[in-house]
Amino acid sequence: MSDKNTDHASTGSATVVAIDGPAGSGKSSVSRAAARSLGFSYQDTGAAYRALAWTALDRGVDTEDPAALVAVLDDFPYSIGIHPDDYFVRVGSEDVTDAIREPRVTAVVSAVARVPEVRGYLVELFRSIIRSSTTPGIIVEGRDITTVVAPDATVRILLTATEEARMARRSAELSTESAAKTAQQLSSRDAQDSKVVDFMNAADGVVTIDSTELDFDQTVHAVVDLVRTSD
Ligand SMILES: Nc1ncnc2c1ncn2[C@@H]1O[C@H](COP(=O)(O)OP(=O)(O)OP(=O)(O)O)[C@@H](O)[C@H]1O
Ligand SMILES: Nc1ccn([C@@H]2O[C@H](COP(=O)(O)O)[C@@H](O)[C@H]2O)c(=O)n1
Repeated sequence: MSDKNTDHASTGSATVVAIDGPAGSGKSSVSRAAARSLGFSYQDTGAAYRALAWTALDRGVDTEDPAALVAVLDDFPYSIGIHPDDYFVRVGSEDVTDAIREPRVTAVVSAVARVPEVRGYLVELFRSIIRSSTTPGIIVEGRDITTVVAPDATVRILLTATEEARMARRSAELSTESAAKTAQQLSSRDAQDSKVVDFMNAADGVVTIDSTELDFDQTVHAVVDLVRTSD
């Protein structure tokens, strides 16, 4: 039998909690709160795809041109805060924490994320960030964490909720866009992303947490309990 805490060839020896799920399922907010509660670090991997999309737009690069996107990686000084109380995203000295959430970035991020060379580069970057963590554990969330980035993670979770619940939560937090437009964007991003990675179905050994009928705190507790019982 493999030792859960030593069998992590690609990601080091800390406890790794891998969380995947569709847009608006609560991956980042739930992961951050659970990390805080556990004394763990937290890595938002979608931020890197967004930061690369932001960089491409900033440099006038055509986000539909895979070769041009790959060339952006030659000068992509990305950094992210992995402490749950000190979250930031930077490209060089520029703080892009808020800018990467702008609709113009969200609109093109799936095109950036479907380029295989981009994915390969970022997967290695995510693993090196996991290895750099100095806390007893790290929660890593995204779309392919349970299957590609950290398939040997200590705990692997598919965090999901019905599309209706996810749309309602997303609409509630945005005042500048109509609920209908928000819903349409969420659904079309999931459709594009799921052509590249399957984050709608749990892979073998992955535990599904469906938060449709749970409130935020209950969802965080479900994650924390799962991690504590895996010890
Ligand atoms: N169980 C829950 N009950 C109610 N609201 C929730 C729950 N889980 C998350 N939320 C809320 O849903 C919204 C979307 O969550 P969050 O941004 O964490 O999702 P995400 O999966 O990271 O989305 P994306 O992939 O689009 O970045 C947030 O406002 C969050 O507070
Ligand atoms: N592991 C991941 C994480 C994200 N993506 C792509 O990035 C986009 C933004 O992610 P958010 O979690 O910030 O919404 C997402 O739509 C995917 O295109 C990915 O491919 N793999």
